[in-house]
Amino acid sequence: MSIEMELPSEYISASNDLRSDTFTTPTEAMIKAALSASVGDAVYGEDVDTARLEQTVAKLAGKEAGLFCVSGTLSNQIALRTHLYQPPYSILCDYRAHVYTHEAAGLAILSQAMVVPVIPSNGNYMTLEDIKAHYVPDDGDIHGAPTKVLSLENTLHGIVYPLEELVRIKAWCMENGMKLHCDGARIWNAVAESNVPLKQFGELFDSISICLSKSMGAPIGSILVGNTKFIKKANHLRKQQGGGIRQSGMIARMALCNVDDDWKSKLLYSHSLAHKLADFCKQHGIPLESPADTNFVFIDLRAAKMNPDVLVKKGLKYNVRLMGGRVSFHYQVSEDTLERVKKALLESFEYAKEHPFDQNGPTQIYRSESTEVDIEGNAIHDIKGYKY
Ligand SMILES: Cc1ncc(COP(=O)(O)O)c(C=O)c1O
Ligand SMILES: C[C@H](O)[C@H](N)C(=O)O
Repeated sequence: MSIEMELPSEYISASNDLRSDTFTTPTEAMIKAALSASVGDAVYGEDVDTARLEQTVAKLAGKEAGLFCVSGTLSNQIALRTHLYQPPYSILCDYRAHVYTHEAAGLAILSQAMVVPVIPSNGNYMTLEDIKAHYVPDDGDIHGAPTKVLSLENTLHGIVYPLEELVRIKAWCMENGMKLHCDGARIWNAVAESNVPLKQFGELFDSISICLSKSMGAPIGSILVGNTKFIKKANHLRKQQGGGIRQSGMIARMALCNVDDDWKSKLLYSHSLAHKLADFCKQHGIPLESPADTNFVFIDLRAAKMNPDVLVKKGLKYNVRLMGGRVSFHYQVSEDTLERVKKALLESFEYAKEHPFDQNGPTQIYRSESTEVDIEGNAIHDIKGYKY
């Protein structure tokens, strides 16, 4: 049975999709590369292209081994579980961390871990002082769940974590028997923007989840990197959680296309678009939640009293797809889309002056564009049905 999908063009190209850098579409080169991929069973370690991808990324990160995971969530969850031994224990992270806010309580359920979410005192990233003020020491106090792993993100909310702060944190972790994991969903963006080699970040972390399916443009996958013993155990937990993949050579080859490509230029192009939008916001007094170091511009909807649903609909008016206050750029976004999202943003900002919106409850930076109600309060179930 063939299903004819009559999708409007905007659903096929990612050139106007600013909801996330996960929306890039595979290129013809990737699809052609998949046609000549190896076809071994990767659960038995018999797929050449999968092994090549794992080793290539591990080497770039200066780590002994890598493990191909179908998602960043799986990669993060098995990494953190692998670092943990005897409960009760806790994991300390930023209050916005994906492992805490967007992995469906995996740490509590899969790792039986308590999470200590920290609001950074500088508003942008945790410093060693923030960590010391919130971690739970393993001092025999039977009331606590000692902190055994710090999970940092780089980039975090689009911010490049300062290397010197990471060095301070790493030294303290080593002195205090703490493991250090990096959610590197956008570590390639951090490398491109800071010119710090991936290997230099890699030296600081016991494990890194390195996504290929975000700004790097692969359709699927992340590589978890660490030492050989760690990856061996992580592989065991990956299988337990249903992450064992059979003939993964095709998707590995698609990912390798991007790792072997001039990815820095692609990422820096997306950062240039974000920087231009951040400058535009500054010119027009539109507040941002955090510095636009890389490919994300986080509009401070609460401060601007902007309704995210109005912003989504104004986006559609200018044929730009948004989810909420985070404007995400990737290498397939056109310069023309940047000009159109500026119009949508400015109109939403002006609209808010006449119709201030008080965001009650948590600010949702990742929102489905087809949820909730439209300006007139009517339920929205079909993005094409938007009235704006
Ligand atoms: C910071 C961060 N970490 C992890 C993930 C999880 O990746 P995935 O969606 O592949 O599970 C995401 C999602 O894009 C993310 O933004
Ligand atoms: C939040 C969502 O899971 C995805 N990580 C994204 O950044 O779009």
